Amino acid sequence: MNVPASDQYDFVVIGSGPAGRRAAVQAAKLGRSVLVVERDKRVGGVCVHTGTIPSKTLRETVLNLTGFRERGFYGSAFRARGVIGAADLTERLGKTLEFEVDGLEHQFNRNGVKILHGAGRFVGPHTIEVAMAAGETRQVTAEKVLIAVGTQPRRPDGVPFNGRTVLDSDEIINLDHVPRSLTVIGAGVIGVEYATIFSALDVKVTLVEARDTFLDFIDREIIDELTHELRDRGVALRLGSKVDDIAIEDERVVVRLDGGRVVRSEMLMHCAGRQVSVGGLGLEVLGVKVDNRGRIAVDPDTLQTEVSHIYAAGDAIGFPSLASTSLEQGRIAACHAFGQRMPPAPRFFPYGIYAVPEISTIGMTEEEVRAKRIPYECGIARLRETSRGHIMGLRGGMMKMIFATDDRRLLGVHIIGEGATELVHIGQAVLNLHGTIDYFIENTFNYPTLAEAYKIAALDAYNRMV
Ligand SMILES: Cc1cc2nc3c(=O)[nH]c(=O)nc-3n(C[C@H](O)[C@H](O)[C@H](O)COP(=O)(O)OP(=O)(O)OC[C@H]3O[C@@H](n4cnc5c(N)ncnc54)[C@H](O)[C@@H]3O)c2cc1C
Ligand SMILES: NC(=O)c1ccc[n+]([C@@H]2O[C@H](COP(=O)([O-])OP(=O)(O)OC[C@H]3O[C@@H](n4cnc5c(N)ncnc54)[C@H](O)[C@@H]3O)[C@@H](O)[C@H]2O)c1
Repeated sequence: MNVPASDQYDFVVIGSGPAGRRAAVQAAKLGRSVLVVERDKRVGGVCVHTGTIPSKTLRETVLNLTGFRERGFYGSAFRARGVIGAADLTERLGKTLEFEVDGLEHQFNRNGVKILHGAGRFVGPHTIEVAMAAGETRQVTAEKVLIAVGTQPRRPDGVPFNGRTVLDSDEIINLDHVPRSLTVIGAGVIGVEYATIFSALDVKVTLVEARDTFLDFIDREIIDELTHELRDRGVALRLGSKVDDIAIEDERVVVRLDGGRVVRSEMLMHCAGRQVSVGGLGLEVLGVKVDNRGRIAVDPDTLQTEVSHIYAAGDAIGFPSLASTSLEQGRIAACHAFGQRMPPAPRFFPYGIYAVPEISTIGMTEEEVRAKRIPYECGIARLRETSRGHIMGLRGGMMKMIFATDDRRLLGVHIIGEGATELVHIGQAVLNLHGTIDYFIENTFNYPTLAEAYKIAALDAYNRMV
């Protein structure tokens, strides 16, 4: 088929999530003609419509409407609003999503990035067929292609999903009522975030995890704090519990765990992993290989697949599967595709887990430092020890810093509590600029701030190092 000149592009990006968006705009800034193919009616991807933004908006809404942040001061019975319904939770979400989509469409327009709504599929190494609404198809060609198709929830057979009481993490954001009790299957980042958000809403939550531990990439001392706080709030943690069966009996969801325990609740959210949306992409015609979860293998420096003009980025390539890193990967891919040299990515990037309380971390955990046999010392600060924390009525929250004792380098910063995802960036700057404990000892910090915890934790470590 002859493709008209108007459908021939320098760069076609499949998927408009963080990876696709950043790549498209970057290529357009380099003067290239760019088309974004998006199968959804709206641009933005999982990040905007079902993942990052909705979950973070829900969290903020819950914390505001419940007055959760004030409970440290006024007691655990404090409520900002007596009754909170599903409509209260979704109202803010609608406004946030509209704002995000508008902003993104505007950014594409400003940069001359074209958008075509439909599912993309390779029909040749440089040709993509887009299946649009009403059965119409269109073929476009590209010198370079980026696959940024992201993931979707894994929905195992045997789980009686019904969109009402047994939901996946895409469906939970469109609740028609707030349940009195919720079982969350899978204590990954998604499970922990939603379990703790619903618990802050006074929903009785049971969190079930097949393994004996959870969030293994986080420093264990931080997880111990989280576990303690969750138990204190009445969240039932069922670790080391494999699910034998999930059934709906008398309008209740009944989960039978191996070992004989039974968990009953009004609602269940299943979030035990995600699957890359590679189905129907036609990768087999190109020879691009994927693993059992659909993850595409790429060169980590250039993000090229085995077929050198085809790139992949974001959740489609697996770890770390974050919106933040997907954005950067999109830019790296576009720059490489069009000959723009990029410095190597910094070694460390932060993780933000928007649980209640939030967790953020950068660098090595104490477990990793020990495994590498690096001589080290730790410093701890409790957020309530800072004047700001005291004013805010914080009861929980801590910062842990790890330093190498031989060259005084900062090795890792691990924070749990209010503001953790913002605070971590100070540690990130020092870590990636190869700074030492002296930065924290010598510099003056605003007072009163939570950032003062850096000073306190560094002094704590320093006193033991001297
Ligand atoms: C509940 C949840 C909470 C999260 N919270 C955070 C967080 O707080 N911080 C963080 O950094 N990350 C978070 N993430 C992860 C983050 O959302 C993802 O890492 C990020 O969205 C991945 O971006 P992406 O560009 O790879 O693709 P996605 O955002 O997944 O977008 C892919 C797009 O490709 C489209 N597509 C798929 N196949 C085709 C096709 N054949 N043709 C055309 N279009 C196609 C899809 O419709 C979709 O719009 C969260 C994820 C979830 C699920
Ligand atoms: N704040 C953030 O950055 C953020 C937030 C949410 C999601 N994400 C990203 O989304 C991705 C997906 O997250 P996720 O939590 O769905 O997946 P995950 O794969 O990280 O975690 C799934 C968890 O479910 C457990 N599990 C699997 N099968 C089970 C079963 N039958 N019974 C009980 N437990 C079971 C696994 O052991 C694991 O702990 C992650 O890679 C994460 O990076 C990031």
